[in-house]
Amino acid sequence: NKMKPRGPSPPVYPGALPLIGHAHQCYGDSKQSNSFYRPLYLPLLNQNYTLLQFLGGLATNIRLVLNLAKCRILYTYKILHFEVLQYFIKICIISDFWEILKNLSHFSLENGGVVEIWMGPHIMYMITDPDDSMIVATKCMEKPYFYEFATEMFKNGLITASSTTWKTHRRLLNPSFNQQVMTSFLPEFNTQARNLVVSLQSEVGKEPFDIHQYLIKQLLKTVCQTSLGLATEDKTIDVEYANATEDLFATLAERFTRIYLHLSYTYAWSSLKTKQDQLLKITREVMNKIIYRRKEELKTNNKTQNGTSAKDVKFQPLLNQLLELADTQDAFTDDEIREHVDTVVAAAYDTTATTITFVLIMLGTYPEVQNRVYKEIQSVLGNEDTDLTKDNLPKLVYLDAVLKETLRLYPPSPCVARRIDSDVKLKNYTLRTGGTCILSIYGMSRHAMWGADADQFKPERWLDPSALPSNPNVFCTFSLGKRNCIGRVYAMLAIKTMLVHVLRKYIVFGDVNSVTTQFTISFKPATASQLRLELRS
Ligand code: HEM
Repeated sequence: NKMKPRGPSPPVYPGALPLIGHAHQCYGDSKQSNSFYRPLYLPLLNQNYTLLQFLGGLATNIRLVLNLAKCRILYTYKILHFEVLQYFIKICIISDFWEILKNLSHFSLENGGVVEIWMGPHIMYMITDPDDSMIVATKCMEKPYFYEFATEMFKNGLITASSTTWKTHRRLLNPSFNQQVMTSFLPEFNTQARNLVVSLQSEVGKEPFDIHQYLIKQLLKTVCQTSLGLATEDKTIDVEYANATEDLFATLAERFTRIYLHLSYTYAWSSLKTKQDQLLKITREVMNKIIYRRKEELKTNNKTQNGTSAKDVKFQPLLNQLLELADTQDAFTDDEIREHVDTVVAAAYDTTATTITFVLIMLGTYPEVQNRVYKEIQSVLGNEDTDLTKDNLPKLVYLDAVLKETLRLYPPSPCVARRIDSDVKLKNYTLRTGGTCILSIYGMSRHAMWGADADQFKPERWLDPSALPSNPNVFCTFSLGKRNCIGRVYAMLAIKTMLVHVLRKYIVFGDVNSVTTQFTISFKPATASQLRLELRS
């Protein structure tokens, strides 16, 4: 009876092999749990596992392997469909994670919006139904084990914090990201956008080049500036910090794709961990220095009216706001302040840089859309090289539509995940405790609710609200529920400001069909030369 499959024979999805043992539809609201599939592999991934438990886990795993072997003989039951050895060898390196993720998202879309994936004995759910996604995003506040790879970097930062810490800290941080604070960043966004225009000058009239690298550098500077509020001449955040931050992202991505490094034991002995420690030392030293100096400045009241040491800064940087909260409400320790700033910097610069890259690629591909955006900018801001202000922002309606359409088709975080700590009842299924749930933002962006042209780039769809899907959860680029993106307003303002300045000065040429994409820990273009630039006459 133990070998009895749940529901009718599940259709095997070949695209998911060999990483995924088996992906199939969820059948009905069955809570029946098959003891044969207890998640034996999962405890091994738990970072808090002791050596004894690890050995115990190994023993159980051996039992599992034997069971799997038995299972192959009983193939007619169609319980499991992968070669045991192949599984253990091939999953060690995920070669094309993005392809797997896309395939599974489409599989989910075609099969009712909720599918089960058995990674060995561990159950993962891929959800593309917007209502079910919202239920999970609201009920499950804990992140699954792979977020812990970033814990060393961000600890109590919002992305990796446990739900208890997250609740308190998010409440304290929310006001620092409100519309008023964000619009006070606009002059800084304009300054940084002008710097970007100048740095791009050297590419004008040349062969296609890697604009994404320019944007990464510029957005990192912008985010550091608004988070830390350094004076223009201050060089504390320099190339070394920027490179170390980028390299830290790369180490995260590498660990993610090498499954044998998911185990804290193997990772602790790896050269990747040594590299990560060295990089963390660099970024921590830089950040600690800034925090210490700012604390001293605030203490001795050696500050300007706006509370920063930088004479030319007209906004209240995040760091000052956090120090104030620590001072007045005893809200954070120094380490927590650094973890929040590090998290915000990391969450902000890569996502915004990638979005601008894709908007420019789309505009390069569709010259008529680019012309329309340019005309709108001219009509709103005039021919002068003026700053973008909070008053003319709402008038850039078409630019807003282009941006949203790009975010829909190229979401910088194509999926988010949650740990299922207790059974979750969805519209038609129940997700079982112990599993991991992946909410596919990529999948929901291509849901049938968007219409038959869901795959196409059509900014116009955003101009007619009645033509948009009636379910607002289906546009979830910034995630869903309470643990959604805190920097949404920041992102929209920064991106629009950069685009306005770049498009006023340059015409971009590109072809989205020649650009491939990749996703490890972040989503980005895989093609190195994405665009060509010409000066606007
Ligand atoms: C186009 C740009 C952006 C996109 C698409 C985006 C998307 C997302 C998504 C999908 C999440 C949920 C992550 C998860 O649950 O694993 C998230 C969280 C977060 N984002 Fe963004 N983001 C963007 C820009 C920004 C910016 C500019 C900032 C900061 C200024 C920021 C700060 C954060 C933070 C701190 C979190 C964690 C929130 C929490 O758990 O309470 N993001 N973002």
